[in-house]
This record gives sequence, structure tokens and C-alpha cells, in this order.
Amino acid sequence: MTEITNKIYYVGVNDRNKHRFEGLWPLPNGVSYNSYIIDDEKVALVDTVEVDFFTQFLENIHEVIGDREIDYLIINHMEPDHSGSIALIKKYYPNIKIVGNKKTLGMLEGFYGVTDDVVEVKNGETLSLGNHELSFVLIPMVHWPETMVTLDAKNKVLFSGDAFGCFGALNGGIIDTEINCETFWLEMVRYYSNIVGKYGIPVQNALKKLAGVELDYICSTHGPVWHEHIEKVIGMYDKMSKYETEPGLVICYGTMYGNTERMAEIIARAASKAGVKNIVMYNISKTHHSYILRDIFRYKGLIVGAPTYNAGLYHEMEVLLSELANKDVKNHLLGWYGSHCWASKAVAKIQEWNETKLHYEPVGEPVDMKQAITPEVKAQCEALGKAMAEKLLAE
Ligand SMILES: Cc1cc2nc3c(=O)[nH]c(=O)nc-3n(C[C@H](O)[C@H](O)[C@H](O)COP(=O)(O)O)c2cc1C
Repeated sequence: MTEITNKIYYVGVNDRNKHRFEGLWPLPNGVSYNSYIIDDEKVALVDTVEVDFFTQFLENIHEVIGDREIDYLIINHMEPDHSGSIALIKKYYPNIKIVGNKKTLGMLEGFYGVTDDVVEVKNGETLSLGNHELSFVLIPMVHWPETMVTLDAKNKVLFSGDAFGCFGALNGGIIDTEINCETFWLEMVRYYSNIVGKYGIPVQNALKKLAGVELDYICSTHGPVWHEHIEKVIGMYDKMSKYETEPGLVICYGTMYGNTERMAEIIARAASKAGVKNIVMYNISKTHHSYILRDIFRYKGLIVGAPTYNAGLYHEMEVLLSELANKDVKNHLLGWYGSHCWASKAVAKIQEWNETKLHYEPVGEPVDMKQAITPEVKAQCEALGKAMAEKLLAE
């Protein structure tokens, strides 16, 4: 049994079995579904867990409250990895009251057919459990319409839903003070950039709503409970939601026979010689796009290159660019290049993506290689790498 502080207990579970979160995002280190019990005159459960883990979840709850009833289930977020156990919780605790905002309750009915014993709360409303007074703050579109956070102001605890969460199962330690958190930072960026990244403005609005609130613990629904790193995680969210980047360069390319890849090597070498130290390179057909997006979120410079394919753009590049456009990732410098054998299309297509959707600041001259690298193409690639480096270093 893990008490976080003042009768607030962790009752979450770990998933080291699932390959892809939401069917999309690889989970090399697993993921946790966090849930919390507040053991007071009235007992409240904050969020549930993915239904596959219900047996373990129930055991965790019993360990804290024994045979006592749960009075309230507070739902901060309706995504099924947190709401999936609601129907079963209602079976085991038939007198439980479900607390959510108007949008939550609509989803509760739609997903699980639950309409009875619900308590609708509005932004700023409170619920007393005895010694714990909870207040509810609606933070719509971080990252669903119904998302809210629950604050225990007296104990300085924020139950933040998915906000401040990250991939990675909890391997024994639950509170960040018990954990070497190094492995979690990049996973927090990957979680944010891929899942929340589109919603920078709602995240900024949420941070404003919470500004000035004193916090000792942030209890999110994935990853460690934040205690000593609160300032850092709030700072990370602030920076990411403003699309602030570090000086650095992501070079990603598609390739079939290796020529477009060789162009990337020349570009990278030139950028490095011109002084850029943070350079990451990805073959977009090999590395899952979630890692590439993570690094695009981190670094200001981006150079993409791909072959022409069936009179269009190599489709993994088409997918990556459409992901960037869909997530509305802002504030980048873009260089691009391509290759073809008989009729060029890739370079024009990438330019079209930028002009119609991405709107990044173009850097350098696009290079278009026919069949193989010539001394002229090599010089053009070097010029592109150098132009990007100069722009990055000038900023
Ligand atoms: C299935 C397929 C379709 C292709 N379609 C075109 C095309 O429409 N126009 C063209 O000029 N080259 C086309 N190519 C040739 C490649 O774009 C060209 O060889 C490119 O330089 C390959 O880059 P890489 O060496 O990095 O794989 C095609 C190649 C393949 C395998």
C-alpha cells in the first residue's frame, strides 16, 4: 500500500504487455494506469484503470479500504484506459456516485450506458469528503473536451488526469523521489508531442487556470507521481505548449536503395562542420514516427528528404508530413530535398506540404537528385546543411 500524503493512496496498475498504446504508440518500457483513493469520512476514488487490470485494481483498493464502501468515483478523463473499469466498479460498489462535468456525463452514458447515481460538477465547484475538500477545474481539450483536474488545495495535491503523464511503467517506485527519473523525461516529451501536442492553446489556458496554485504533489494518470520535479514538469508543459524549441536539427529521410540516405549523411556532416551539435537522424521507414515527432518538438531545425514514388512522394514521408500538419506543430525551420529516376515529384510535393499546411520558414535551396549523387549534388547538399546550421546558430 502506498500513501502519497495525508490519506491519499496510489491504487494504479502497470501494463508491460501492450505493444502499442492507443494502437499507435510503441511502449518499450510499458505504461502505468494510475488511480488514487482518498480515504476520508467519505471515500473517493479518482479515475479508474484499463479494464484488463480490474482484478489487480480491486485488490489494490481492498488493501487500502478493506470492506468499506466507496462513496464517490471522480472522473477527470473519459478515455477508456482510465474509464474502462467504471461499469465493473459500479457492480462491486453499487452505491457509488459518479462525479463528472456535463461532457463527462454525456460520454459516460455513451460509452457505458450509465446515467444513474451521477453528480454533475461545474468549473470551480467543490466536494467535501470530511478533511479533504476537492475542487474541480475544467481544462477542456487537454486533450479531450471533457478533461478536468481535481484539486485538494489543503493538501496541495492535484489529480491531473493525463496532463503531466508519460509513458513507462512504474518499476517499484511511485513517487518521483523514489525513482531515477532520467528515462521518463524523453517519454514525457513523446507522450505530450504525439497525444497532447495539437492542443498547445488549451494547455496554455489550463496552465493559466492553475497558475499560483501551490502544489506538493501532481498525481497524473500515467507515470510517476510528481513531487520533487513539479517545477520541471510544469516548465516542460509550458515550453512544449508554446512550441518552444532548442537549437538542434532533425534530419529524416525515406530511402529504397540508399541514395537519399547518402544525401542525408552529406547534409548532416555539413551541418555538423558548421557547428550544430544536436543532430538526430532517422530513416522514417525504420523508426516509429512517435520518436521522430518527439524530436521535431524538441529541435528547431528540420530537414526532410524522400524519393519520388509512383509520380508522388514516398508514402512514409507523406504520412510523416501529414502527422506534422495534423498536430499543428509550429515554429520550425525547414529544409528539404528529394530524389528521382525519370520524372521528379518528391521535392515539389514536400514544398507543397509546407506551403499549404506546415508553413515553416524555408531554409536553403532544395536539392533534387537524379539517379545518383554527382559532385554537383554533393555540393548542393553541403550548402543545404550549412545554410540550416547558419540559421540555427544565428538564432
Ligand atoms: C516503386 C517505385 C516507384 C518509383 N516511382 C518513380 C517515379 O514515379 N518517378 C521517378 O522519377 N522515379 C521513381 N522511382 C525511382 C526512385 O525515385 C529513385 O530511384 C530514387 O532516387 C530512389 O532513391 P533511393 O536510392 O534513396 O531509394 C520509383 C522507384 C520505385 C521502387
